[in-house]
Amino acid sequence: MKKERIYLYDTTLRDGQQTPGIDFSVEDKKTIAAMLDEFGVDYVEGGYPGANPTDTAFFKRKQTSRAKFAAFGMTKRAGVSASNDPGLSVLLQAASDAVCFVAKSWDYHVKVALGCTNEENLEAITASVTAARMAGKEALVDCEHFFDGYKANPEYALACAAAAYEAGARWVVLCDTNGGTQPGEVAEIVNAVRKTVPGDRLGIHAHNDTEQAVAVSLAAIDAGVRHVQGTLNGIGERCGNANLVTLIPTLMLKSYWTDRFETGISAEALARITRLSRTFDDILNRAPLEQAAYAGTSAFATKAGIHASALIKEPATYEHVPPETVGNRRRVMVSDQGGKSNFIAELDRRGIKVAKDDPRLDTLIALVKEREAAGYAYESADASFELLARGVLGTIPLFFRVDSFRCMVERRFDATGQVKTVSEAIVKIEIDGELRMSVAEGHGPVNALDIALRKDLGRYQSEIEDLQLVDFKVRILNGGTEAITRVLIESHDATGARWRTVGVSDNIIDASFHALMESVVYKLMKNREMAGQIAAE
Ligand SMILES: CC(=O)SCCNC(=O)CCNC(=O)[C@H](O)C(C)(C)COP(=O)(O)OP(=O)(O)OC[C@H]1O[C@@H](n2cnc3c(N)ncnc32)[C@H](O)[C@@H]1OP(=O)(O)O
Ligand SMILES: CC(=O)C(=O)O
Repeated sequence: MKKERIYLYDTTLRDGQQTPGIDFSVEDKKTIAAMLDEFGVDYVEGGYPGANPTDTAFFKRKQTSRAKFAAFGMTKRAGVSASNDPGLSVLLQAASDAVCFVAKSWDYHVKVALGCTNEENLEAITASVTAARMAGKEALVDCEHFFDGYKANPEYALACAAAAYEAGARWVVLCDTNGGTQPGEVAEIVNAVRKTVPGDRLGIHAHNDTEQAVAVSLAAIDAGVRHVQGTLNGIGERCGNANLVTLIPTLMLKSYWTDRFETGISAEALARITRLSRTFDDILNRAPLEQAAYAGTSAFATKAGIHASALIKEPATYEHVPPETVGNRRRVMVSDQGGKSNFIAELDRRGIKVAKDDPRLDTLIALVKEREAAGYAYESADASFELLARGVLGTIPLFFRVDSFRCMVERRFDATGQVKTVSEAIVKIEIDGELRMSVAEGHGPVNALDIALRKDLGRYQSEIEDLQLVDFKVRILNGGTEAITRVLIESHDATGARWRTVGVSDNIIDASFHALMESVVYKLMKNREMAGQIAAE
């Protein structure tokens, strides 16, 4: 059976730009457009030329070589001809292959938002599409509020879609603008619209206000549309748009879809989608969502011992698709939910071999469970887990011994009477039988301790010059000032490797010092190629 093609339209740079807190520069837009083009989507919508200087500058030249580059804007205003509408003329002059018009298709909006007659709106759709085609552009029409409009006045919503189609729009895109339409309703309405506009000219643009934008998009495809709009990581107005990072793997890996459809994305590109998703979050300067479908770090992770045991025998037992198909990886984690299988898998990944009947394995598991009950979280602190494991297995050298540390925070008044809070720390360590004492000031007590600890490590000093702390998280585990504190530290070095250590104590300084010290020890192990799998960025 010949498969039907689904066309992918990315609106990250337009609807995504409408996300609260997201504001792309021209350079960001260039980078993202190039990433999408290389990935293989059919259309990249770059923004709204004429609406702001960034988008106008971005549309000075075409930004894609493979994908069609689309400019977005509204249909001409009522009461002026297409040739006299300044907004439309900027759109048509933009360096794009296609123009996507947003058109009203709900009579309520025509009356309230546009303040014109239903007929004037239909004329605006026809005239705008005609003008775009005469300018040599492919025309698309995003029928705003189509589903709400259809429910209120089906004849008028259909008349808008028909006006776009009859004027020659390549795609008539049905939009769930307010994001509340249910997948079943969408399927029913798409089936009705197909009597007027054929499915191979219909598209879907869904918002995520009930967390169903992907489900709505798939329901529309099932009912006959062949064009789908969405964004990277689901960004977009309010709760976002259909997430292409979920939608594309679903369309490409699930036989329910692959038996009937194909996209323009290659299997090799699909295997880069996790990287695409995470690189995009880097550009947005935000942490990737761990539980994101397909691309999240938890998407193929298991803590549960029963799952790990079966997963190691045969991955398909607990995975809906192989992680490699989307460029992600399986993670069998160690925690208080794990059994021997989790631990053997994690130790093996770190190059540490231990037999299932080795009594030291039981000791390690018991220690991890006991420590997790006390507040440690080894699944988030890979380096601390490895140090603990090597300690139990007796394969860790004693690089240095901390004799003592002291830390002081003092509020003083300077000569001008200004109040100033200073932090000082003293750390005493023993290396090769020799005691060394370092004193440091810092922005706060942990910073002072960190500087003092790393000030004089004797013969190891040059080895830790490139060690940097990149993240420091404090979590209070059971409330109140007498609470237990968990400190998680992320470190990296010049090789790009990152590792995480944990400290737990009823004293925040003590917990921090423990995590700092383990970070240094891990770095020394890593320099000797003793440390196992470390995430290289
Ligand atoms: C569903 C969506 O996501 S649609 C995309 C929404 N995105 C954006 O709005 C972002 C970019 N927008 C902008 O920068 C500005 O709104 C501009 C430059 C487009 C227009 O700015 P202004 O001319 O100052 O108008 P303003 O934003 O106040 O109001 C929008 C106008 O467009 C009109 N309009 C809205 N949709 C349409 C349409 N489909 N066809 C014709 N006119 C429309 C409205 O009636 C309103 O007209 P009015 O000023 O006569 O009341
Ligand atoms: C066009 C668009 O973004 C919408 O209707 O939601």
